[in-house]
Order: sequence, then C-alpha cells, then structure tokens
Amino acid sequence: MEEVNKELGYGCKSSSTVNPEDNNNGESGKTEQKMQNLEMETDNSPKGNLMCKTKSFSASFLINIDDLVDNVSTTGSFDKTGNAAMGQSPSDHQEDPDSCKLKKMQVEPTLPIALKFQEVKYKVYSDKYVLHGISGSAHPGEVLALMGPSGGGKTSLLNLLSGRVKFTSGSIAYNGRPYTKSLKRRIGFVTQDDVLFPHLTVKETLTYAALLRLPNILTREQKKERAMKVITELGLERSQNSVIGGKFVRGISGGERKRVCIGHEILLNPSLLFLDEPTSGLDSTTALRIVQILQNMAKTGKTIVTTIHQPSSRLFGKFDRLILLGKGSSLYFGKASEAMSYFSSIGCHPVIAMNPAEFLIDLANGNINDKPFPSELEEKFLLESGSLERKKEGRSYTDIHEYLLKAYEKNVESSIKKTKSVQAITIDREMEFPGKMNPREWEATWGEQFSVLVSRSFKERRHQYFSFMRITQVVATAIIIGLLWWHSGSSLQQAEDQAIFWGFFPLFTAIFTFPQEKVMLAKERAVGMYRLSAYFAARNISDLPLDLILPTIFLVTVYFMVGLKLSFAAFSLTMLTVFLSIVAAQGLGLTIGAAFMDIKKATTLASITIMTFMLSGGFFLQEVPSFMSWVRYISFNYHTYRLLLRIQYPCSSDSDSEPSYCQSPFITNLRLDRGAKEVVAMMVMIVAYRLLAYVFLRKMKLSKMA
Ligand SMILES: Nc1ncnc2c1ncn2[C@@H]1O[C@H](COP(=O)(O)OP(=O)(O)OP(=O)(O)O)[C@@H](O)[C@H]1O
Repeated sequence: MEEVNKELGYGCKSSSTVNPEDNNNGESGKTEQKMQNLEMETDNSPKGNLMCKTKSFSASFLINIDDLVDNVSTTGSFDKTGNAAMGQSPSDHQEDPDSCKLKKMQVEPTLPIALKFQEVKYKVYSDKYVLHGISGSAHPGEVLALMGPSGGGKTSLLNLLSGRVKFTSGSIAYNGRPYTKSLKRRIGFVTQDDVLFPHLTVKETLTYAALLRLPNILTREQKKERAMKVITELGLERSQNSVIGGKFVRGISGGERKRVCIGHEILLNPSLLFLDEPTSGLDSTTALRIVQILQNMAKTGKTIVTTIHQPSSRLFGKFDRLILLGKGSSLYFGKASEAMSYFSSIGCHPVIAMNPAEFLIDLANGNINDKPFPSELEEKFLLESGSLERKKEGRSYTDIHEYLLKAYEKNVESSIKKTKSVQAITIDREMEFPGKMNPREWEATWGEQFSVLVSRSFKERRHQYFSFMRITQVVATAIIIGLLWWHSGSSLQQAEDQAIFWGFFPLFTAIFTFPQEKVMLAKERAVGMYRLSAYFAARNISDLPLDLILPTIFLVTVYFMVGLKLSFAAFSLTMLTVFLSIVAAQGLGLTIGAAFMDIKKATTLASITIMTFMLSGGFFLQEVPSFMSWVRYISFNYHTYRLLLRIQYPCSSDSDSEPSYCQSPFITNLRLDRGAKEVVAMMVMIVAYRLLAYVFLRKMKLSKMA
C-alpha cells in the first residue's frame, strides 16, 4: 500500500509533521518584498508618466493589460508573486505627450494585491457562527482554492474576503490595508449562478458590459475593442454570435456561459478575482479549461480565490494554495501540493488510490471509513468503546473534526500567526488622495448609460415580446372579438371588450418586468454599473415601441371586422385612447412588480386590482354605492371606457341633429363630456404610477438579492 501511495505521490510521510505554512514563510516574505519593489518601480517611473493624469490612471492601465498580457506571453512573465518581467522599460519610449498613454500601458501591470486574513469569524444571528476564525493568505499570481463539503462555509468566506459581506471579528487586509470602497473596482466577483440575459449574444453581452463598466476616459470604440479582446482571451470567438440561452432558450454551453461571466468581471482588469464554484455542473474537461484560464489570469498578476466543490485530481493539481473548510473551521491552509503530505503526517492517508480532493473532502466530512485513522483517534475510540469492532462503528464526525482541528491549531495556525503581515501599500490613487478623485469619472454619463440600456433592453425584449405565444394570444383574441361582433357597428360591448383586454394585458405583462430582472439589477447595481434612474428610464422607454405594436395589430383587426365608426378621426382617437390605457396599465404593473419584487405576490395583487377597477369601471355595474364610487377615479379602465364611448357615441349640444342613442338613459347617465378630464386623469396615472415604481425600486434592498 505504501508503494501504491508513493507511486501516487501522496504517501505517508511518517514521523515528521509537515507544516505547509513553514514552506511558505520564505516565499511569502519574498512576495511582499517583490511587491514593494514593484510598487516602487511604478512610483519611480518618469514623472511625466505619473502625470498622465489622475483621470487617466485607471483607464490607461485597463487598456494596457492586454498589451501587458501580450508582452508577458512574448517577452516576459509574471512570477508567482505577481511581478512582471517586462520586455520594455519606460525609457524605451519617447517623451511625446501623445505617447503618454502608450507608455503607461507598458509600465503598469495589474496592480498586485495581496490578501491576508486572520481569525475571521462570521456570525449570522445571535450565537450562530458560520465561520469560526479562518486565517490564510493569497498572493498575486496565485490561485487559492476554498474547498470543503457542502455547508462548510466556502461561499460565506468568499463573500467576506471580497468585501460583499461584513465579518463579525478578525481582520482582512488587502496589501496590508482594510477594505475600502475604492477597492471595489479592483475586485471582480463571479457568482455561482450565471446571471446573464438569455437573448443577448456573447458579443452583445460583453460589449454592453464594457460600454457600461469601463471608465469614460476610453472611447466607445476602445471599449468595444476591450470586449473583443476579452472574448479572444477566453477563447469565445467561435461562439461570440450565439445567444447566451437559459431555461427556455437553447444557447451556448455551460462552460462557455461561465467564461462569459468571468469575462464580465475581467473587463475591468481586477486585481482580485473571486469565483464561487466556477466549475459546478461542468464536465471535468471543461472544468479543467476554466481553471486553466484562471491560472493564466493569475500569471498576469491577479490574485484569484475560488471555491470548489469536488475537483478532479488533475484540476486539484492546478491550485497553488488551498484552504480546507469543515463545519466553518479551517482544517488545512497551505500549498495545495502539500495537503496530502500534511494529512499523512498527522496519520490520515488513503488506503486505496483515490483523488486527493475526494480524500480531503471525505476527511472534512468526517468520513474515514476506508482510510486508516490516526493512533490518537484510535486510542480515543478504544478507550470509549473497548473493542476494535465497536470502535470502528463508534467513530463520529465530531471526534474526527476535533482531531483535525487540534492538529491544525498545533501545526498550521501557529505558523500563520508568525508570518509577517504585508506592509501596507497604496492600492490606488483614491487611497493616496482621499476624496480627490471623482467616482463619477469612472462611469459613463447618464445619457450614455441610458442609451446603452435602451439598446440592450430592446434587444433582450424583442425576442420576448414577439414570441409565438404572445402574438397568437393577441391575434386570436382580436379575431374572436371581430367574429363575435362581426359588422355590428359601434357596439357598446365592443368598446367594453377592448377596454378590458387592454386593461389587463399590459398590466400583467408589466408586473414581470422588475421581478424578472431583479437578480441582474442587483448584480449590476452592486458593482455600480449604472444609475438606477438611467435603468428605470431606459426600461420604460425601450418597452414603449414594442408595447404599442401588438395593440396596433389588434386594434386594426377588431376595428374593421366589427365595423366601427369609419372615420380617420375616430380611428386615431380610439388608437390614442388604447395607447393611453396601455401606458397607464403598464405603470400600475411596474409599480406592483417593484413593490413586491416577487411574481406570485405581484400577480395576486394585480388580479385583485384589475378586478376592482373593472367592476368599478362601469362595465358590469352601473350603480356603484357612493362610498365605493371613488375607486373608479383611480381606475384607468373607467377613464378608457368613457373615452371609447365618447369617440364612438359623440353627442353634440345641438339636440336637433343628435343621434337617437344620445337620449338613451345609458348614455345620459354617463354624462360624457368632451373627455378632457379623462385624458388628464390618465396622464396623471401614467406619471404617478411610474414615480411610485421608481420609489419602490430605490427602497428595495437590492444588495440582498445579489
Ligand atoms: N445568512 C445566513 N443565515 C443562516 N445560515 C447561514 C447564512 N449564511 C450561511 N449560513 C449557513 O452557514 C453554513 C455555510 O454556508 P455556505 O453557503 O458558506 O456553505 P458552502 O460551503 O458554500 O456550501 P455549498 O457548497 O453547499 O454552497 C450553512 O450551513 C448555511 O446554512
């Protein structure tokens, strides 16, 4: 067995305990030194270079990473500590002001950020701790894997390290400094779920993200180029024109989708990239490809931290460092390649050939059935149960967990504490000159955000709106109404049916808008991709043309089949009334959707509302009790109905030329005037409902949904 283990490379190291962190001390010290050197190199670059201005600072190094990566692949490389071995020095370039940016490109790599955390605890409520004091570090050029069984605390730790969630106690330092808002732009986070628009292509997805996320110092063309470079870097060229796809739409593969999510984050060239289970649900070859991409990215000076569930042995070999978590505690921290030796040294090693990752997760799960267990544990069980058989049955997860924890405290934790912390280094200009850099410099202007969002929303919704089902629903309803009231002329019933259909149809369509997009909205707002007002305005405007096309088809069909008033004025006014009704109904739908952000709840309230509006609107009940009559004034159905009747049954004050229906009690009771009040009421509703929807969206704790 010993031989088998040796052959596999993770055999028992017998007596001496391997201390994974001991081996790192020297390296991590060197890392810190190198990082400081790198920082100094940057600081010592020619003055003119640094004066290529605060404004262009971040932007220029964004473009530059590509040149840098090119340089790395052709002329040099990053070592494990994130130092770039550059092929060119700043002095290789002329002191031409126009070449300022170019020079920056070749001088500035990804700003290396080392992550160090000590005794990080995380409490979710009262005394429920999810993490019980985790320590470790990750350096530029490295991929740190957080591994462990389900519920071990991987995602929680990742969220804390990325600054998305506040920790309860302990410390997390980025180049020796605590988290600040300015770090946000240096951090990329790839969530476990792929939050992407299903109907956009890969190219559209990344281009829109580039247009929205990249700083304004870049031109539109440069932003698009950047998106294309990311596509190339991630090997997505072949699928760039394919749609992303989703539950109901076939699209690119899971691996490609994950790469698009990674691309979304690396557009901004983050120094720290966090990924939550980037390989879950992928086959081992695709997973390996993703991790290979992460490794390549790390080589450009990024610090990469990823959670991983059950990697294959080939994949496991790709990680530089590893934290093994079990029940919210750290069971191992050190080089991934030394994990097996460490566990062997404390008496835990597999008796059969197995994937090291599988073995480690089994250990963290307390499952050591086909593994020899350490003598200390054996003694413990022996003492408790007295017989070998019972002893084996009696082993519990808690005992094994405690044993591994004690071994960790004895062998690893103490040495982590001994490692010198990274000397605080400036992370970016905002830290250097607090408050002097305008955060708005980073983002596109309101107008640009609006136009990009309109275009994106239009492309995404185009497919949704003109779905076969939806067109069938509208056309079929129009034909049925047309046939039922075939050439019946200006029928009251017909006006009623239109008002009902166009009352509930847009309302029930609009309630889905915000709940459906809430995860995307939360994700994009969390990284400050755009202003809420730009999103809201864009969503309203981009919906309009689409929402008016189907009603037009409907109205034309019904109007002529039923044989309504054949005059241009009557047709146009009917059309306008229906449009007003649609936009008002939509506003109400948006408000209900934004108020709940939950489709089920929103649908329930929308059903109750529309029923109340219709009943009070005058179609079914002519005599509404006076204490309930106020409802009709906030009902767009009521105003639509009155306007439609007014158009189809005009009555003038001249009683001689008045048609006979003007004397009917039904019409006289309605006391139809010129319709100005109805139009004003509808306009007020259109604006007020939308304002209300915006207020609800603003108040919504979107961060909790991300
Ligand atoms: N906000 C919370 N409230 C209550 N319990 C929580 C909260 N966040 C995390 N937990 C609990 O903490 C534990 C760790 O959760 P976490 O999601 O970090 O585990 P994980 O290792 O990422 O699991 P998985 O691999 O299944 O995603 C779980 O038992 C989870 O239920």
